Amino acid sequence: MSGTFEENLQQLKQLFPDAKEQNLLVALKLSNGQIENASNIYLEQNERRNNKNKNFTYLKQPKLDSFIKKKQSENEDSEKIDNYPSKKRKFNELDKIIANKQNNSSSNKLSNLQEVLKWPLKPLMVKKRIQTQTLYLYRQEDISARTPCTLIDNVLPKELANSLLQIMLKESEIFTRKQGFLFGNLVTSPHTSQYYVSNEIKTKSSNNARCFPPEMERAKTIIMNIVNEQRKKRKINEYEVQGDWSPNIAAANCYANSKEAVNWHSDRLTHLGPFPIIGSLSLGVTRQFRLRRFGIEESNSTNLSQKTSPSTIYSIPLKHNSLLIMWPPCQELWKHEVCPQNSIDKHPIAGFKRINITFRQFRDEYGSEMTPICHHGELCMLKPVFNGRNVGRYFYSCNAGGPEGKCDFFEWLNIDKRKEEFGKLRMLETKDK
Ligand SMILES: O=C(O)CCC(=O)C(=O)O
Ligand SMILES: [Fe+2]
Repeated sequence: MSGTFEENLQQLKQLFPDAKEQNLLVALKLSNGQIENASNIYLEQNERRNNKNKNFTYLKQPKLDSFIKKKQSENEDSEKIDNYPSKKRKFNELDKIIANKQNNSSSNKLSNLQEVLKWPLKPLMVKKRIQTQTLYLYRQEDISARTPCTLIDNVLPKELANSLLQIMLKESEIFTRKQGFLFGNLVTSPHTSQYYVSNEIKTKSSNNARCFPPEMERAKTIIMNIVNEQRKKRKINEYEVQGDWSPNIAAANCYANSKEAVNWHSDRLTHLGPFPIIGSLSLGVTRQFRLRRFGIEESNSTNLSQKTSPSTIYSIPLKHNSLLIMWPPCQELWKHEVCPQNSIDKHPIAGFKRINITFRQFRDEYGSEMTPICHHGELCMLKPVFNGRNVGRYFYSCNAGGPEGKCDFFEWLNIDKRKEEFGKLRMLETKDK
């Protein structure tokens, strides 16, 4: 894993030679000494420092991925104008990181930013430079028009929102940080979280899930009714939940201060199945929720590069007692994050904390008994195909990577066959009773 704090600081300094040491120090502290996260935080904060005077819409200096790509294109320029060897070696390694990311995304042996400093030799060319812009969306109609989301303010009765916030602040004392592998490093989530299950599925759930407190149950019913009412006006895909959407699990997150965050991701589909609906309730401090399109809609798209380019980031301020409904295909074609911020307004009950509760429907058809197991005995993850000719399909692969860090398990999801198999299993179970 990574070196000491001091070593990591030195590496960051080499990576950002023009940065003020104080800024790098802060970024490293906020990321608990993780270089990868510290680089992201530094870039994010630097961008904000640079954009201090610009409002609403501005061209964004993108985060880590784009930073690497920018370095790449600078490299191409620099090759024309100067041949300064150390600079070149550094850029070549940045190329390697991009290539590793593209070729080897399932392996946990990916390069990491520390390897930037080891100066390997082989150059690889990546041509395209993607510029991103951030568009702040405040009005509900703009959010619905530009993103696969609906925002509803003041969704719960005021007293219920406040008492649920108070209960969750108390609950958050036992929330934990998730850990996982990123670029071969063990990373810890920059916020705390906890899973909850409604009473009806408590028996099927894992031991560490907690039951919905009564206020969460009340909030769930209100949110469920709103979503189902809205859903009547929408086209329902044949593979999403049929009939009413009925959330039975919730992931609760706590962001203790302005720097706690969640990085770009889409929510796991393994137990939700294709085209999930996610109802995301915000309580406490207002934070920016950002969305970015990654995938393309149809497999026969003519201009892939243009459609896949994640060029616009939509930023939505999520206020206390607001509901953001993420409609399909938000988890298939988009990613979202809650970014660290320089300043936030204190909330009268929560102080600088934000609580988020995402209500989801666990579908029995996608329960553990229906989920393939990889060659190493791990439960596989269900993932959508983002682009290429198989866009719109889903597959299972191993997330853990197996004992050697490599597992090549792969299985397409056949949704119709799954329905059939699940129907048969249910019939057998009722016969046995
Ligand atoms: O805090 C939020 O608004 C988003 C949380 C989230 O994306 C998640 O729990 O998957
Ligand atoms: Fe999420």
